[in-house]
Amino acid sequence: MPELVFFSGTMDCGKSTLALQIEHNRSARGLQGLIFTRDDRAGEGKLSSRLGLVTDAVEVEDGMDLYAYIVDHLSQGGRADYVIADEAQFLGPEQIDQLARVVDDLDVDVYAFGITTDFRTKLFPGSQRLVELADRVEVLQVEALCWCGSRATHNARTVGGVMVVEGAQVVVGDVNRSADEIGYEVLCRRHHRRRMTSASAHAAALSPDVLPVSPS
Ligand SMILES: Nc1ncnc2c1ncn2[C@@H]1O[C@H](COP(=O)(O)OP(=O)(O)O)[C@@H](O)[C@H]1O
Ligand SMILES: Cc1cn([C@H]2C[C@H](O)[C@@H](COP(=O)(O)O)O2)c(=O)[nH]c1=O
Repeated sequence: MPELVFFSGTMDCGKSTLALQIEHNRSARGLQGLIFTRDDRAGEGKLSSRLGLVTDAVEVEDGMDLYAYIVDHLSQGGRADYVIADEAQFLGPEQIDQLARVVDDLDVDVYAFGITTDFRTKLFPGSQRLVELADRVEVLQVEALCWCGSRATHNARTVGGVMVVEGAQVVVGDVNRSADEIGYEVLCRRHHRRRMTSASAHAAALSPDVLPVSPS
């Protein structure tokens, strides 16, 4: 039975790499997929992984009907043996419904990849709809780690190196950015709640609890 599968996790846990591996393995066996993405860091119409791999993809726009796009593609003689949708958190809920319809009405597997929650720990609308509709939600096996060594489960946004909890839900960006840029860091829940990034933990470790007593 064809499935709608949501591969979900934090930033930097290998989602795009897995999407590229699924694409590679299927195309190596003569299958042809349709790849969608939205707002990949590598630019419009690209699906990229931090391991350096990149492939062309269809850039999803607001209001684009993914079901109609695929039906149109098929009716023009194109093939869609499977569908990959990366950065699926940025898709609208109605676009996730369209992907579910692709599975049910066209008998095509759809593999969606995305982060579940934003920097405020709130579900992205697209991810929420995927959790509601997917046949399976798969958590990636490669653990992204918090600076403390625990499994990272949440995404923090940093501005000027400081964790923020207010701002627009969507700001395209990356982990390991310099302190003057808007960036992201993956954290365990404990340290996300305490707003402790690696930089603030490092600063706290350096600041002595007791002021040194100068010799009189
Ligand atoms: N230099 C590197 N050497 C080995 N693995 C790396 C390197 N850089 C990134 N990675 C791996 O790539 C993962 C990020 O992959 P990516 O597909 O870009 O993540 P996501 O799409 O989930 O944000 C990291 O968790 C790490 O395992
Ligand atoms: C937490 C969070 C992330 N984003 C953006 C930042 C990146 O451009 C993508 C995630 O990409 P990845 O391949 O999973 O690393 O999402 C955002 O816009 N808002 C957020 O709250």
